[in-house]
Amino acid sequence: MKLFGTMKVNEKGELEIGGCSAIALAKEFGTPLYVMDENLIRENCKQFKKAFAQEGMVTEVIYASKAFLNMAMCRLIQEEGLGLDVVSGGEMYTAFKAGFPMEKVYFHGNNKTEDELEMALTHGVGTIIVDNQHEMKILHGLCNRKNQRIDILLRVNPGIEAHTHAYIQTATHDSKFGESIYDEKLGDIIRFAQTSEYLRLKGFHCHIGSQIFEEKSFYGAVEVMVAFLQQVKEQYGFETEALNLGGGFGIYYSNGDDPVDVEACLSTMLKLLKAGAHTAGIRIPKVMIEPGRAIVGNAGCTLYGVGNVKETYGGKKYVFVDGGMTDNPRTALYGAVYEAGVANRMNAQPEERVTIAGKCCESGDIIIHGIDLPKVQGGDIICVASTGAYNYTMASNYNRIPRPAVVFVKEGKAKIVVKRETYDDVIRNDFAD
Ligand SMILES: Cc1ncc(COP(=O)(O)O)c(C=O)c1O
Ligand SMILES: N[C@@H](CCCC[NH3+])C(=O)O
Repeated sequence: MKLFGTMKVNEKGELEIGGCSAIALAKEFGTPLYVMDENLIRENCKQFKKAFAQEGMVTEVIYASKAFLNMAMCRLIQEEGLGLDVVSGGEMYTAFKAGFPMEKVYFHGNNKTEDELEMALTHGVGTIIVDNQHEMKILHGLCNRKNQRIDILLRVNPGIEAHTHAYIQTATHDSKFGESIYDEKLGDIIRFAQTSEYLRLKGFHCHIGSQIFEEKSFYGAVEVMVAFLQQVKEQYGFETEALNLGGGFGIYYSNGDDPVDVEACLSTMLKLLKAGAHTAGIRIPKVMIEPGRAIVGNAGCTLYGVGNVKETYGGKKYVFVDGGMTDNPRTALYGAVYEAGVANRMNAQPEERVTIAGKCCESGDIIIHGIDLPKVQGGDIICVASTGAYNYTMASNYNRIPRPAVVFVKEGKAKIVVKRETYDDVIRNDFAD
Protein backbone atom coordinates (compact mmCIF):
# COMPACT_ATOMS: atom_id res chain seq x y z
CA MET A 1 0.00 0.00 0.00
CA LYS A 2 1.41 3.36 -1.01
CA LEU A 3 1.64 5.75 1.95
CA PHE A 4 0.55 9.38 1.50
CA GLY A 5 1.09 12.58 3.46
CA THR A 6 1.80 11.90 7.12
CA MET A 7 1.15 8.14 6.89
CA LYS A 8 3.96 6.02 8.27
CA VAL A 9 4.59 2.71 9.97
CA ASN A 10 5.55 3.13 13.64
CA GLU A 11 7.97 1.07 15.71
CA LYS A 12 5.15 -1.34 16.67
CA GLY A 13 4.54 -2.03 13.00
CA GLU A 14 1.24 -0.15 13.13
CA LEU A 15 0.03 2.34 10.58
CA GLU A 16 0.11 5.93 11.76
CA ILE A 17 -1.74 8.84 10.16
CA GLY A 18 -1.29 12.43 11.31
CA GLY A 19 0.78 11.11 14.20
CA CYS A 20 -2.12 8.92 15.44
CA SER A 21 -1.97 5.14 15.53
CA ALA A 22 -4.65 3.69 13.25
CA ILE A 23 -5.26 1.02 15.87
CA ALA A 24 -5.84 3.58 18.61
CA LEU A 25 -8.18 5.50 16.26
CA ALA A 26 -10.16 2.35 15.53
CA LYS A 27 -10.43 1.64 19.25
CA GLU A 28 -11.47 5.14 20.20
CA PHE A 29 -13.88 5.93 17.35
CA GLY A 30 -14.92 2.47 16.15
CA THR A 31 -14.91 1.11 12.61
CA PRO A 32 -15.53 1.68 9.80
CA LEU A 33 -13.87 5.05 10.18
CA TYR A 34 -12.95 7.69 7.64
CA VAL A 35 -9.62 9.23 8.63
CA MET A 36 -8.55 12.48 6.95
CA ASP A 37 -4.98 13.77 7.10
CA GLU A 38 -5.60 17.47 7.70
CA ASN A 39 -2.04 18.54 6.87
CA LEU A 40 -2.17 16.81 3.50
CA ILE A 41 -5.48 18.45 2.58
CA ARG A 42 -3.97 21.84 3.46
CA GLU A 43 -0.78 21.09 1.53
CA ASN A 44 -2.81 20.12 -1.53
CA CYS A 45 -4.81 23.35 -1.32
CA LYS A 46 -1.59 25.35 -1.09
CA GLN A 47 0.01 23.43 -3.95
CA PHE A 48 -2.91 24.12 -6.29
CA LYS A 49 -3.05 27.79 -5.30
CA LYS A 50 0.67 28.28 -5.79
CA ALA A 51 0.88 26.34 -9.04
CA PHE A 52 -2.07 28.20 -10.50
CA ALA A 53 -0.62 31.59 -9.59
CA GLN A 54 2.72 30.97 -11.27
CA GLU A 55 2.02 32.56 -14.66
CA GLY A 56 1.03 35.95 -13.27
CA MET A 57 -2.63 35.77 -14.34
CA VAL A 58 -5.54 36.54 -12.01
CA THR A 59 -6.58 33.06 -10.89
CA GLU A 60 -8.82 31.35 -8.38
CA VAL A 61 -8.82 27.78 -7.15
CA ILE A 62 -12.29 26.60 -6.23
CA TYR A 63 -12.64 23.38 -4.23
CA ALA A 64 -15.26 21.01 -5.69
CA SER A 65 -17.08 20.11 -2.49
CA LYS A 66 -18.88 17.07 -3.95
CA ALA A 67 -15.60 15.19 -3.32
CA PHE A 68 -15.80 15.62 0.46
CA LEU A 69 -17.85 18.13 2.43
CA ASN A 70 -18.93 18.87 5.95
CA MET A 71 -18.79 21.98 8.12
CA ALA A 72 -15.19 21.40 9.27
CA MET A 73 -14.11 21.04 5.66
CA CYS A 74 -15.82 24.36 4.82
CA ARG A 75 -13.77 26.00 7.59
CA LEU A 76 -10.56 24.45 6.30
CA ILE A 77 -11.27 25.62 2.73
CA GLN A 78 -12.07 29.10 4.02
CA GLU A 79 -8.79 29.20 5.98
CA GLU A 80 -6.86 28.08 2.90
CA GLY A 81 -8.51 30.83 0.86
CA LEU A 82 -10.12 28.71 -1.87
CA GLY A 83 -13.54 29.21 -3.42
CA LEU A 84 -16.23 26.54 -3.01
CA ASP A 85 -18.14 24.73 -5.75
CA VAL A 86 -21.54 23.48 -4.56
CA VAL A 87 -23.97 21.50 -6.63
CA SER A 88 -27.09 21.27 -4.49
CA GLY A 89 -29.12 23.02 -1.82
CA GLY A 90 -27.58 20.65 0.73
CA GLU A 91 -23.99 21.56 -0.12
CA MET A 92 -24.94 25.25 -0.20
CA TYR A 93 -26.66 24.98 3.18
CA THR A 94 -23.59 23.28 4.69
CA ALA A 95 -21.39 26.17 3.50
CA PHE A 96 -23.87 28.76 4.78
CA LYS A 97 -24.20 27.12 8.21
CA ALA A 98 -20.40 26.82 8.49
CA GLY A 99 -20.13 30.57 7.94
CA PHE A 100 -18.31 30.18 4.63
CA PRO A 101 -18.06 33.50 2.73
CA MET A 102 -20.96 32.98 0.32
CA GLU A 103 -19.57 35.40 -2.26
CA LYS A 104 -16.86 32.78 -2.87
CA VAL A 105 -19.44 30.07 -3.56
CA TYR A 106 -20.07 28.86 -7.13
CA PHE A 107 -23.40 27.13 -7.57
CA HIS A 108 -23.47 24.32 -10.14
CA GLY A 109 -25.95 21.71 -11.28
CA ASN A 110 -27.75 20.59 -14.41
CA ASN A 111 -31.19 20.64 -12.80
CA LYS A 112 -31.26 23.24 -10.07
CA THR A 113 -34.72 23.70 -8.67
CA GLU A 114 -36.33 27.11 -8.42
CA ASP A 115 -36.13 26.75 -4.62
CA GLU A 116 -32.39 26.12 -4.82
CA LEU A 117 -31.89 29.11 -7.12
CA GLU A 118 -33.89 31.28 -4.75
CA MET A 119 -31.84 29.96 -1.82
CA ALA A 120 -28.66 30.94 -3.68
CA LEU A 121 -29.98 34.48 -4.17
CA THR A 122 -31.09 34.74 -0.55
CA HIS A 123 -27.81 33.42 0.85
CA GLY A 124 -25.71 35.73 -1.32
CA VAL A 125 -24.01 33.05 -3.43
CA GLY A 126 -21.37 34.82 -5.53
CA THR A 127 -21.78 33.10 -8.88
CA ILE A 128 -24.32 30.77 -10.42
CA ILE A 129 -23.02 28.50 -13.15
CA VAL A 130 -26.03 28.38 -15.44
CA ASP A 131 -26.31 25.00 -17.11
CA ASN A 132 -28.81 25.67 -19.86
CA GLN A 133 -31.21 28.04 -21.59
CA HIS A 134 -34.21 27.01 -19.51
CA GLU A 135 -32.36 27.63 -16.25
CA MET A 136 -31.23 31.03 -17.45
CA LYS A 137 -34.82 32.10 -18.05
CA ILE A 138 -35.97 30.80 -14.67
CA LEU A 139 -33.13 32.62 -12.96
CA HIS A 140 -33.86 35.84 -14.84
CA GLY A 141 -37.51 35.63 -13.72
CA LEU A 142 -36.54 34.99 -10.12
CA CYS A 143 -34.10 37.90 -10.07
CA ASN A 144 -36.76 40.12 -11.59
CA ARG A 145 -39.20 39.13 -8.83
CA LYS A 146 -36.63 39.71 -6.13
CA ASN A 147 -35.17 42.76 -7.91
CA GLN A 148 -31.72 41.26 -7.49
CA ARG A 149 -28.71 40.99 -9.78
CA ILE A 150 -26.39 38.00 -9.92
CA ASP A 151 -23.09 37.08 -11.59
CA ILE A 152 -23.34 34.05 -13.81
CA LEU A 153 -21.05 31.84 -15.84
CA LEU A 154 -22.52 29.72 -18.60
CA ARG A 155 -21.54 26.07 -18.56
CA VAL A 156 -20.54 25.00 -22.04
CA ASN A 157 -19.59 21.62 -23.34
CA PRO A 158 -16.39 21.75 -25.41
CA GLY A 159 -16.94 18.25 -26.81
CA ILE A 160 -13.82 16.64 -25.39
CA GLU A 161 -13.83 12.93 -24.73
CA ALA A 162 -11.43 12.67 -21.79
CA HIS A 163 -9.87 9.27 -21.27
CA THR A 164 -11.57 8.08 -18.08
CA HIS A 165 -14.49 5.89 -16.99
CA ALA A 166 -17.54 6.66 -19.16
CA TYR A 167 -19.62 7.43 -16.07
CA ILE A 168 -17.33 10.31 -15.17
CA GLN A 169 -16.80 11.85 -18.60
CA THR A 170 -18.69 15.12 -18.74
CA ALA A 171 -17.96 16.69 -22.12
CA THR A 172 -18.91 14.17 -24.75
CA HIS A 173 -21.39 15.56 -27.28
CA ASP A 174 -24.28 13.86 -25.53
CA SER A 175 -23.31 14.79 -21.99
CA LYS A 176 -26.13 16.00 -19.76
CA PHE A 177 -24.00 18.93 -18.61
CA GLY A 178 -23.98 22.40 -20.15
CA GLU A 179 -24.79 23.60 -23.66
CA SER A 180 -22.54 22.46 -26.49
CA ILE A 181 -20.28 25.11 -27.98
CA TYR A 182 -21.50 23.86 -31.36
CA ASP A 183 -25.18 24.29 -30.54
CA GLU A 184 -26.95 27.03 -32.49
CA LYS A 185 -29.06 28.04 -29.51
CA LEU A 186 -25.94 29.29 -27.77
CA GLY A 187 -26.31 32.60 -29.66
CA ASP A 188 -29.80 33.13 -28.21
CA ILE A 189 -28.55 32.26 -24.73
CA ILE A 190 -25.68 34.75 -24.90
CA ARG A 191 -27.89 37.52 -26.33
CA PHE A 192 -30.49 36.87 -23.64
CA ALA A 193 -27.85 37.22 -20.92
CA GLN A 194 -26.36 40.31 -22.57
CA THR A 195 -29.69 42.08 -22.51
CA SER A 196 -30.89 40.86 -19.11
CA GLU A 197 -31.04 43.59 -16.48
CA TYR A 198 -30.44 41.03 -13.78
CA LEU A 199 -27.94 38.51 -15.06
CA ARG A 200 -24.33 39.63 -15.33
CA LEU A 201 -22.72 37.14 -17.70
CA LYS A 202 -19.08 37.05 -16.60
CA GLY A 203 -17.90 34.26 -18.85
CA PHE A 204 -17.93 30.52 -19.32
CA HIS A 205 -17.31 27.27 -17.52
CA CYS A 206 -16.31 23.86 -18.80
CA HIS A 207 -15.39 20.62 -17.05
CA ILE A 208 -14.35 17.65 -19.14
CA GLY A 209 -14.54 14.83 -16.58
CA SER A 210 -12.92 13.32 -13.54
CA GLN A 211 -9.93 11.09 -12.65
CA ILE A 212 -8.09 12.18 -15.82
CA PHE A 213 -4.42 11.28 -16.30
CA GLU A 214 -3.90 12.58 -19.84
CA GLU A 215 -2.54 16.11 -19.77
CA LYS A 216 -3.48 16.56 -23.38
CA SER A 217 -7.19 16.46 -22.49
CA PHE A 218 -6.72 19.54 -20.28
CA TYR A 219 -4.64 21.31 -22.94
CA GLY A 220 -7.22 20.42 -25.57
CA ALA A 221 -9.95 21.99 -23.44
CA VAL A 222 -7.90 25.19 -23.13
CA GLU A 223 -7.41 25.40 -26.90
CA VAL A 224 -11.05 24.73 -27.69
CA MET A 225 -12.20 27.28 -25.12
CA VAL A 226 -9.87 29.99 -26.43
CA ALA A 227 -11.20 29.46 -29.96
CA PHE A 228 -14.73 29.55 -28.56
CA LEU A 229 -14.11 32.83 -26.70
CA GLN A 230 -12.71 34.35 -29.87
CA GLN A 231 -15.79 33.27 -31.82
CA VAL A 232 -18.11 34.63 -29.13
CA LYS A 233 -16.33 37.97 -29.29
CA GLU A 234 -16.50 38.14 -33.07
CA GLN A 235 -20.10 36.97 -33.37
CA TYR A 236 -21.77 38.61 -30.38
CA GLY A 237 -19.29 41.26 -29.30
CA PHE A 238 -19.12 39.52 -25.94
CA GLU A 239 -15.81 39.92 -24.14
CA THR A 240 -15.32 37.39 -21.40
CA GLU A 241 -14.23 38.43 -17.91
CA ALA A 242 -13.73 34.95 -16.51
CA LEU A 243 -13.07 31.42 -17.68
CA ASN A 244 -13.52 28.42 -15.39
CA LEU A 245 -11.79 25.28 -16.66
CA GLY A 246 -13.25 22.85 -14.07
CA GLY A 247 -11.47 20.05 -12.25
CA GLY A 248 -10.74 16.44 -13.09
CA PHE A 249 -7.10 15.95 -12.05
CA GLY A 250 -6.62 12.23 -11.45
CA ILE A 251 -4.96 10.70 -8.39
CA TYR A 252 -3.09 7.51 -7.60
CA TYR A 253 -5.33 4.72 -6.34
CA SER A 254 -3.33 1.66 -7.34
CA ASN A 255 -0.37 0.39 -9.32
CA GLY A 256 -0.39 1.78 -12.86
CA ASP A 257 -2.13 5.04 -11.99
CA ASP A 258 0.01 7.90 -13.19
CA PRO A 259 -1.36 11.31 -12.15
CA VAL A 260 -0.28 14.47 -13.92
CA ASP A 261 2.35 16.66 -12.32
CA VAL A 262 0.01 19.38 -11.06
CA GLU A 263 2.56 22.19 -11.18
CA ALA A 264 3.74 21.44 -14.69
CA CYS A 265 0.25 20.79 -16.00
CA LEU A 266 -1.23 24.00 -14.58
CA SER A 267 1.71 26.01 -15.83
CA THR A 268 1.27 24.62 -19.34
CA MET A 269 -2.48 25.26 -19.24
CA LEU A 270 -1.90 28.88 -18.30
CA LYS A 271 0.86 29.35 -20.88
CA LEU A 272 -1.37 27.91 -23.59
CA LEU A 273 -4.17 30.18 -22.44
CA LYS A 274 -2.02 33.30 -22.52
CA ALA A 275 -0.48 32.49 -25.89
CA GLY A 276 -3.84 31.48 -27.37
CA ALA A 277 -5.59 34.59 -26.12
CA HIS A 278 -2.81 36.76 -27.52
CA THR A 279 -3.04 35.17 -30.96
CA ALA A 280 -6.85 35.32 -30.92
CA GLY A 281 -6.83 38.97 -29.89
CA ILE A 282 -8.90 38.38 -26.75
CA ARG A 283 -8.39 39.10 -23.07
CA ILE A 284 -9.08 36.58 -20.32
CA PRO A 285 -8.96 38.70 -17.15
CA LYS A 286 -9.57 35.82 -14.73
CA VAL A 287 -9.20 32.06 -14.87
CA MET A 288 -10.43 29.46 -12.41
CA ILE A 289 -10.08 25.71 -11.81
CA GLU A 290 -12.17 23.39 -9.62
CA PRO A 291 -10.25 20.42 -8.27
CA GLY A 292 -12.05 18.09 -5.87
CA ARG A 293 -10.51 14.61 -5.83
CA ALA A 294 -6.92 15.90 -6.10
CA ILE A 295 -7.39 17.95 -2.91
CA VAL A 296 -8.79 15.21 -0.67
CA GLY A 297 -8.52 11.79 -2.35
CA ASN A 298 -5.10 10.69 -1.10
CA ALA A 299 -5.60 12.50 2.22
CA GLY A 300 -8.28 10.05 3.32
CA CYS A 301 -8.28 6.39 4.22
CA THR A 302 -10.88 4.06 5.70
CA LEU A 303 -10.27 1.78 8.66
CA TYR A 304 -12.31 -1.40 8.83
CA GLY A 305 -12.53 -4.12 11.41
CA VAL A 306 -12.25 -7.67 10.05
CA GLY A 307 -15.02 -10.06 11.06
CA ASN A 308 -14.83 -13.39 9.31
CA VAL A 309 -12.37 -14.76 6.84
CA LYS A 310 -13.96 -17.36 4.61
CA GLU A 311 -12.81 -19.66 1.86
CA THR A 312 -15.40 -20.70 -0.69
CA TYR A 313 -15.86 -24.16 -2.14
CA GLY A 314 -14.42 -22.70 -5.34
CA GLY A 315 -11.27 -21.67 -3.46
CA LYS A 316 -11.82 -17.92 -3.26
CA LYS A 317 -10.75 -16.31 -0.02
CA TYR A 318 -12.85 -13.50 1.38
CA VAL A 319 -11.91 -11.05 4.10
CA PHE A 320 -15.16 -9.64 5.43
CA VAL A 321 -15.01 -6.11 6.80
CA ASP A 322 -17.56 -4.21 8.86
CA GLY A 323 -18.38 -1.70 6.08
CA GLY A 324 -18.61 -2.07 2.33
CA MET A 325 -20.40 -0.50 -0.59
CA THR A 326 -22.36 1.66 1.85
CA ASP A 327 -19.22 3.62 2.75
CA ASN A 328 -17.37 3.08 -0.56
CA PRO A 329 -19.56 2.41 -3.59
CA ARG A 330 -16.77 3.23 -6.07
CA THR A 331 -15.61 -0.34 -6.70
CA ALA A 332 -19.16 -1.45 -7.48
CA LEU A 333 -19.93 1.67 -9.50
CA TYR A 334 -16.79 2.28 -11.54
CA GLY A 335 -14.69 -0.82 -11.02
CA ALA A 336 -12.30 1.33 -8.99
CA VAL A 337 -9.16 -0.40 -7.75
CA TYR A 338 -7.80 0.36 -4.27
CA GLU A 339 -4.76 -0.57 -2.23
CA ALA A 340 -4.96 -1.71 1.38
CA GLY A 341 -2.84 -2.86 4.27
CA VAL A 342 -3.30 -4.67 7.57
CA ALA A 343 -2.95 -1.65 9.83
CA ASN A 344 -1.90 -3.62 12.94
CA ARG A 345 0.83 -5.56 11.08
CA MET A 346 2.13 -3.30 8.37
CA ASN A 347 5.54 -5.01 8.20
CA ALA A 348 4.12 -8.51 7.67
CA GLN A 349 4.78 -9.97 4.22
CA PRO A 350 1.92 -10.71 1.79
CA GLU A 351 1.03 -14.38 1.90
CA GLU A 352 -2.25 -14.85 0.14
CA ARG A 353 -4.59 -13.31 -2.39
CA VAL A 354 -7.91 -12.25 -0.89
CA THR A 355 -11.02 -10.34 -1.83
CA ILE A 356 -12.11 -7.66 0.62
CA ALA A 357 -15.90 -7.74 0.80
CA GLY A 358 -18.42 -5.80 2.81
CA LYS A 359 -21.43 -6.81 4.90
CA CYS A 360 -24.20 -5.73 2.51
CA CYS A 361 -26.67 -8.16 1.08
CA GLU A 362 -25.22 -7.81 -2.38
CA SER A 363 -22.65 -9.91 -4.27
CA GLY A 364 -21.17 -6.80 -5.82
CA ASP A 365 -20.41 -5.45 -2.35
CA ILE A 366 -16.66 -5.65 -2.83
CA ILE A 367 -14.05 -3.10 -1.82
CA ILE A 368 -11.04 -4.84 -3.41
CA HIS A 369 -11.17 -7.71 -5.89
CA GLY A 370 -7.99 -9.66 -5.29
CA ILE A 371 -5.20 -8.18 -3.23
CA ASP A 372 -2.13 -9.86 -1.76
CA LEU A 373 -2.13 -9.49 2.02
CA PRO A 374 -0.50 -11.18 5.02
CA LYS A 375 -2.74 -13.84 6.58
CA VAL A 376 -5.70 -11.85 7.87
CA GLN A 377 -7.71 -12.89 10.94
CA GLY A 378 -10.85 -11.67 12.65
CA GLY A 379 -10.01 -8.62 14.75
CA ASP A 380 -7.40 -7.24 12.35
CA ILE A 381 -7.79 -3.67 11.16
CA ILE A 382 -7.70 -3.14 7.41
CA CYS A 383 -6.80 0.27 6.04
CA VAL A 384 -8.00 1.06 2.52
CA ALA A 385 -6.02 3.98 1.13
CA SER A 386 -7.08 6.96 -0.99
CA THR A 387 -10.72 7.00 0.05
CA GLY A 388 -10.80 10.73 0.83
CA ALA A 389 -12.83 11.66 -2.25
CA TYR A 390 -16.31 10.47 -3.21
CA ASN A 391 -16.57 7.95 -0.36
CA TYR A 392 -18.04 9.80 2.60
CA THR A 393 -20.05 11.99 0.21
CA MET A 394 -21.40 8.98 -1.69
CA ALA A 395 -22.11 6.84 1.36
CA SER A 396 -25.59 5.41 1.83
CA ASN A 397 -27.75 3.70 4.43
CA TYR A 398 -28.34 0.60 2.29
CA ASN A 399 -29.41 -2.31 4.50
CA ARG A 400 -30.05 0.37 7.14
CA ILE A 401 -26.36 0.49 7.93
CA PRO A 402 -25.44 3.69 9.81
CA ARG A 403 -22.82 5.86 8.09
CA PRO A 404 -19.32 5.92 9.66
CA ALA A 405 -17.73 8.79 11.56
CA VAL A 406 -15.13 11.09 10.02
CA VAL A 407 -12.05 12.22 11.95
CA PHE A 408 -9.42 14.78 11.05
CA VAL A 409 -5.97 13.81 12.32
CA LYS A 410 -3.08 16.18 12.78
CA GLU A 411 0.11 16.19 14.85
CA GLY A 412 -0.94 13.30 17.08
CA LYS A 413 -4.48 14.60 17.71
CA ALA A 414 -7.74 13.31 16.30
CA LYS A 415 -10.79 15.53 16.00
CA ILE A 416 -14.19 14.11 15.20
CA VAL A 417 -15.79 16.20 12.45
CA VAL A 418 -18.79 13.99 11.66
CA LYS A 419 -20.12 11.63 14.29
CA ARG A 420 -21.08 8.06 13.54
CA GLU A 421 -24.75 7.60 12.76
CA THR A 422 -26.77 5.59 15.24
CA TYR A 423 -29.68 3.25 14.64
CA ASP A 424 -31.89 6.08 15.89
CA ASP A 425 -30.49 8.28 13.12
CA VAL A 426 -31.44 5.57 10.66
CA ILE A 427 -35.11 5.58 11.75
CA ARG A 428 -35.26 9.33 12.46
CA ASN A 429 -37.63 10.17 9.60
CA ASP A 430 -39.78 7.03 9.73
CA PHE A 431 -43.40 6.88 10.76
CA ALA A 432 -44.56 3.54 12.07
CA ASP A 433 -48.18 4.20 11.17
C1 LIG B 1 -18.45 20.99 -12.45
C2 LIG B 1 -17.44 20.19 -11.75
N1 LIG B 1 -16.36 20.79 -11.26
C3 LIG B 1 -15.41 20.11 -10.60
C4 LIG B 1 -15.52 18.75 -10.40
C5 LIG B 1 -14.43 18.07 -9.63
O1 LIG B 1 -13.86 17.06 -10.28
P1 LIG B 1 -12.62 16.29 -9.65
O2 LIG B 1 -13.01 15.80 -8.32
O3 LIG B 1 -12.37 15.23 -10.62
O4 LIG B 1 -11.50 17.29 -9.59
C6 LIG B 1 -16.61 18.07 -10.92
C7 LIG B 1 -16.72 16.60 -10.83
O5 LIG B 1 -16.37 15.90 -11.78
C8 LIG B 1 -17.60 18.81 -11.60
O6 LIG B 1 -18.69 18.19 -12.08
N1 LIG C 1 -18.23 10.30 -8.07
C1 LIG C 1 -17.17 10.14 -9.05
C2 LIG C 1 -16.70 11.41 -9.62
C3 LIG C 1 -17.77 12.30 -10.13
C4 LIG C 1 -17.24 13.65 -10.21
C5 LIG C 1 -18.29 14.69 -10.14
N2 LIG C 1 -18.76 15.13 -11.44
C6 LIG C 1 -16.07 9.28 -8.47
O1 LIG C 1 -16.23 8.75 -7.42
O2 LIG C 1 -15.04 9.07 -9.08
